[in-house]
Amino acid sequence: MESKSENISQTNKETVNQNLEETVIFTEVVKIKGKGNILTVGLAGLKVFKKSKEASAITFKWPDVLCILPPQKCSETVLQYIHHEANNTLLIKTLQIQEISEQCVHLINQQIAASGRPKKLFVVINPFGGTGKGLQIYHEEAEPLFKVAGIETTVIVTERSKHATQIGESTDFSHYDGIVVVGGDGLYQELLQGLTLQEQKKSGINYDNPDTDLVKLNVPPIGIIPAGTGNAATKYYNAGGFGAKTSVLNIIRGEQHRASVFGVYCNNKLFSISHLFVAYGMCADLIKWAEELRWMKKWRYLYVFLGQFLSGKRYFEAEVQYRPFVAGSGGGVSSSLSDWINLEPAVQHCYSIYAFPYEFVDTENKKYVDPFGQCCQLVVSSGCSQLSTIKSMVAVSKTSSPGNMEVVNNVKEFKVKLQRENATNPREAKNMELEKFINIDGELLSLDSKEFSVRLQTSFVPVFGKAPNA
Ligand SMILES: Nc1ncnc2c1ncn2[C@@H]1O[C@H](COP(=O)(O)OP(=O)(O)OP(=O)(O)O)[C@@H](O)[C@H]1O
Repeated sequence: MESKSENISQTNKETVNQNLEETVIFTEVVKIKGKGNILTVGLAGLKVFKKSKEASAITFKWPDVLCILPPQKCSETVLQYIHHEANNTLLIKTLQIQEISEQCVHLINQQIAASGRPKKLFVVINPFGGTGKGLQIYHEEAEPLFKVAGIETTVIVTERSKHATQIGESTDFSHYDGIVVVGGDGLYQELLQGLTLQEQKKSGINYDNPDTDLVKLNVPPIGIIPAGTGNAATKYYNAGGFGAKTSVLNIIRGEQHRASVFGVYCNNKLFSISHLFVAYGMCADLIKWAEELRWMKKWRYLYVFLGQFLSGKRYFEAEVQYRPFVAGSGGGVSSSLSDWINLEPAVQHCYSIYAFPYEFVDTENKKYVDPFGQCCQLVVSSGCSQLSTIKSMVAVSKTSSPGNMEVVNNVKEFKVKLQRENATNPREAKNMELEKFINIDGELLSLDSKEFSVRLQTSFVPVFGKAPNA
């Protein structure tokens, strides 16, 4: 396992020197680089400092202490800890300690075990996601760290498309402390779909009713180890920190949050769950076209992007309505239909509609995307360029504000009602055919009605990760 050795005097104090308001349960003098240091074991973490220099102590909160390894070749005990980079990428670093007592090591191990890290994980691997390296990524990046952290695993490798949905719907996860997905956004979506169905069926509610909230998932937290093509969710859940190691370390740290998702409804049925985005119009056309050109492999995306600009916009007419999030309502909305607000003009002549199930926080001091928020943003493009729409979607993680397009903030729910009934010429007939398709988390699905609604389900699914504003 790769880790970086650290001299205590060189340790980046900004990241490890955290204020530990704590009760000390054990203190002893140890040696670091041959020099005497005081080591204290507390309820909140571990602290090391030179005598009479406690103010400049370095501290490690228990979730960030990976393990303490007994002396091997060089009579030094090795403390492995998780280092947080400024961009929330996580790394492993080590501190070598001499003359530490067995009692102290035992206490450290006890505190690590009680730190809230998962003990048993259920792992689902897609061997064909992205460049087909799911198994390799798991065996090289995750398995050794889970072992060192004392975590047991049950591993399932998917055998076919939608296998993850079946696993999510039929597995009893109550004996696990976490579910790990090794794949991309598609695999995570499939698992989520299955888990949602299992929980709603158990609860007995009419989960097809678009006017009620779904029952929030009472399942162990989910961690995503990126092994797909897009891997966007893992970046949002880990506060921008990216890479397999960061995901694995966030799973081991055990910090949990509840993420929002969309319930997408069509024809009075729960049509799909979406954890990343719902896009209608141009972004569905792009995916449809790319699917037809699979033989071009990755070049199809470049071809489709360029082709889209050259062929111009495909407009559609739709009535768009939304209900705003009302603070203090527990994240819900009134069941009365009177509070739907029409987006003006009443019939939109537009070419793209999209929304992410995330809150866009934009205050004087901070600007970030929060997947654990209470509302979302709805974007409708009509007068602006296609490039502006694509740029605004791609730049979501950078929280750039979409330029010259209709943006509605603070949205809890929206619905789109297509207006065109008949085609008057072959071009319109072709366009009407395309009006069936919707892009949900990068997958193209076919709607079976001219109307669909999208409801934000807040605090819906527990996930391992980090708060974006921490
Ligand atoms: N064993 C399998 N054989 C064939 N297809 C599979 C198998 N396991 C999963 N799949 C399919 O692979 C698809 C893509 O999975 P995944 O999301 O992991 O990777 P990706 O599409 O490359 O990444 P992203 O979704 O982030 O762009 C899913 O839709 C899933 O149905």
